Amino acid sequence: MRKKIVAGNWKMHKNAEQTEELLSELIAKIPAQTTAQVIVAPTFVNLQAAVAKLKNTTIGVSAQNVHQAEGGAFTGEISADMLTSIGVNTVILGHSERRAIFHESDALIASKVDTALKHDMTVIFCFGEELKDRQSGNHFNIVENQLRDGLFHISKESWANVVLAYEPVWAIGTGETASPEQAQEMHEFIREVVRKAFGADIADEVSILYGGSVKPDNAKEIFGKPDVDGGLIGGAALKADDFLAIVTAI
Ligand SMILES: O=C(CO)COP(=O)(O)O
Repeated sequence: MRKKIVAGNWKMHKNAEQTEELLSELIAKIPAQTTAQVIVAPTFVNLQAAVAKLKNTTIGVSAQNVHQAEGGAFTGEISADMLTSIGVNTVILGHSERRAIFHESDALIASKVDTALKHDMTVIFCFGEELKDRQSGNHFNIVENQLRDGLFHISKESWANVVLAYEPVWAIGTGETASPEQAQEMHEFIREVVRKAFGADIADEVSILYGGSVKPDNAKEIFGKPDVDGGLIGGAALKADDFLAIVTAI
């Protein structure tokens, strides 16, 4: 049975005090049992506090990025060893903001994937087409290429540590979400691409999250689709009530 997952990508939001407040509210209000595995990804400087605060809860912690090198003269960067040494064993890679704003190529993302997996981290691998790709009918090609070029070099065994997150760029932070039918169509396609390359066992087991303007009022419909295994949530993850409404919509 593949896992249901709802992850909150906090991006560059929440200082130390605000992180503490949001985590306290999540801990206080999260149901004792949730169908979904719940993960939050605060910014680097607040990860250690988040790990400490969420110890003995069901909420996991993810980083939003990692550097591909083991260490060295890379001013401003964070290594996989640094993350795992503070108890962070999950990382978001390939996010469209990293691709577009920080010019991360498929090749760079592929090497970050390798480093994270080498350190036994779980990778939440993000990908998705831009509006122009969808308008030109090229969205399936783009998505397949991002998967092949950024991820498909990994071994079969590594898939146990991979979660896919389809995030159409045109739906991120825009308030415009893919329709549940568009999400399902793409998720089904993604699973087929994985099946062709790695076999049915892996394709059936891998969780495929949808991201892009998921809100309390549209989560249930999107999560109701058979190939949508949860969500990667941006803006709505910054308020405990909204995030938990999404968590319980699964
Ligand atoms: O980028 C996202 C999650 O990684 C989605 O962001 P929004 O939910 O704000 O559209």
